[in-house]
Parts: sequence; C-alpha cells; structure tokens
Amino acid sequence: MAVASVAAALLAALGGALWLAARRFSGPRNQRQQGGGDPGLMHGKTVLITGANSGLGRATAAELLRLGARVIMGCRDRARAEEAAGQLRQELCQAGGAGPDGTDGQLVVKELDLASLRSVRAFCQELLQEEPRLDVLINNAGVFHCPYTKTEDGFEMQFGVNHLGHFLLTNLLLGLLKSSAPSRIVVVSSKLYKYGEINFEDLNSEQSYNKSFCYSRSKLANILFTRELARRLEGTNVTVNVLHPGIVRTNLGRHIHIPLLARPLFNLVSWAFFKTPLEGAQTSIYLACSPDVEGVSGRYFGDCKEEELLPKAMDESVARKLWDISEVMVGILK
Ligand SMILES: NC(=O)c1ccc[n+]([C@@H]2O[C@H](COP(=O)([O-])OP(=O)(O)OC[C@H]3O[C@@H](n4cnc5c(N)ncnc54)[C@H](O)[C@@H]3O)[C@@H](O)[C@H]2O)c1
Repeated sequence: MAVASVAAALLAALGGALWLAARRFSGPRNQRQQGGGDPGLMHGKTVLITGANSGLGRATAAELLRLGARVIMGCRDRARAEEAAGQLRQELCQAGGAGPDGTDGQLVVKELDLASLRSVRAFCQELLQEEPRLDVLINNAGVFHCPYTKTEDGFEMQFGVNHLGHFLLTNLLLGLLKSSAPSRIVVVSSKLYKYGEINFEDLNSEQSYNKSFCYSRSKLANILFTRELARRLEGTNVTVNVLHPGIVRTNLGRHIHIPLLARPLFNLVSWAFFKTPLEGAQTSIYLACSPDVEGVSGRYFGDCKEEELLPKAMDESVARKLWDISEVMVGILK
C-alpha cells in the first residue's frame, strides 16, 4: 500500500513536471531567455558585477557584454572567474561580437572577497586608480544557508557578505558613480526578506543562529540599504533599485543537504519549476540598462515590474539606524 502511494506520488510529480516543461518550452518565459535589446545599448558603459562567475551574475555579465558594455567581474576565486571569463569571451565571439582580442579589454576580472573588508578596500583602491568611470554597479554576490561562520572581520557570514561587504563597496565607489552620472546601482535581494527582522541587539547572531532567518535578515538589510541610499542620493543622478530574481536554478543552495534518494526528484522539480539563470537575471539587466527606469530610484522590482514592499522594509527609522550601525561596523569615518 505504502509502495503504491509513493509510486503514485512520484508519477504525479513526474506528470506535473512534464506538463510544466512543455509550458516552459512553448511559453513566454522561453522568449525572454532568447535575450532582447539593441546590441549597442550599453556601448561605452562600464558595469561592475559582484559574484559574476556563476549563476545570476554570470548570466547578467553575458547579456550586458552582448549589449556592448565593458564588464568588470568582481570575484572571490580568481581561477574560477578566469575560467568563466574565458567562456564568456568565447560565447561573445560565437554570437558575432568582437573577436577574442577585442573582448580582452571588454571583460576584466578582479579579485574581490566580500567576506573581508581589507579585500573590499584593496579592490576599490585599484578600481578607482584604473577606471575613469563606472556607470552601473550590480551588487549580486551572495551566500545562502551556510553553517555559522564568521567573516575575516568577525561578522556572521550571511550578514557580512550579503549586506556589510556590499555596503562598504558601494560607499567607496559612490564618488566614481557620481562623477559618471547618470549612473545606476542595482541590488539583488530576495523575496525571502519577508521572513527577516533587523534585531539590532544581535546583528552578529552571537546569541542564536538560524540559517534561514539570517539569510532573510541580510536580504531585508539589502532593501533597507537601497531605500536609505536612494534618499541620500536624491539630486545626484545616481539611482539605486532593488530586486528579487524569483527562484532560480543556480548553486546558491549548495549548503542545503538533500538526501541522495530525493535528489533526482529535486532535480526534476527544479528543472521544471525554477527559472534558468538567464531568466532570473532579466530584472537585473532591466534595471541596469532599460530607459524605462531612467531616474527611478529606491524601488523594489520582480519580473521587470515594480512590486510593493511590506511595511517593515519601508521603515525609514530602521533604515537610518541600520545605515549608521553599518558605517560603524565597516569602519567608515564620517
Ligand atoms: N538562486 C535563487 O533562487 C535566488 C533567489 C533569490 C535571490 N538570489 C540572490 O541572487 C544572488 C546571486 O545568487 P545565485 O543564485 O546566482 O547563486 P550563485 O551561488 O551561483 O552565485 C553567488 C555568487 O556570489 C559569490 N560570492 C559568495 N561569497 C562571496 C564573497 N565572500 N565574496 C565575493 N563573492 C562571493 C559566489 O562566488 C558566486 O559567484 C545572491 O545575492 C542571492 O541571494 C538568488
């Protein structure tokens, strides 16, 4: 009886997955995947993407390169980033973009470990010396559901990388973004922000650690950061917007343990239900280059459309307090 129920459940899941797969390959989601936009749209623009060697960051880089942008990949692991950059150059050549020599300057790899404030500072120092302009900054890198670990500076890893590392990076690059205006900052958050709370008493999770809660908190911090930054940037022609990409088939969930027997079913479900990285990257690409959002700032987007936020993500006093505390944590001198 039990075997029959499991078999029926598996068959139902398989049937559902196949039905969804059929819709995927005939529906509008697949049209987005083919990429759109004028190949010269981003010509002359320099874009920095954090965590650009995999998943959403890699897909965003590929599309912005195709649109003519010069892309700087800010990556923790140089070897992996160089490998990804080699593939991106090849893909661009095959798609009829510039030849291998021509893409050399169009795609730059730089080491950036957001779990180390020293690395963030060194990265920015080099970038400010070498780059005359920065048109778009995409804060994309992230960690999810990792066991309790600390960054080099002693911060809980998810809050440290997802929020504090990007907080320092953005602040150190603001001068260049302002001098390159009109320019844009794009922040990749997650719908899971809804389950987070900013507990100022224990931002470092010393008293208790819950992987899911800490990820959600870091993503709520991304949104509060965006809203406070947008307020501070009024009148500068530098805009900042935040997004959720949906559920995307990437390696982000590498820390989640899925029992061996359940993996085939998980793979099937993710193949049928989850977005591809290129589909998931559409909102980042839209916010980075669409004329529709020229001058729009401090908003939250999903599927290239503005969405409403819960009141906790719009609380200005919490956003200001988080900003002030983050400044102290990363050691920004006023
Ligand atoms: N995949 C999803 O379903 C999903 C859903 C919502 C939000 N997001 C967000 O999208 C963003 C991209 O994630 P992804 O799904 O492409 O996953 P991914 O694991 O493929 O990419 C994450 C990137 O961040 C980089 N990174 C991690 N720690 C770093 C550090 N200390 N310094 C520098 N880089 C570091 C990784 O090397 C990797 O390149 C993340 O911010 C994530 O929170 C993803």
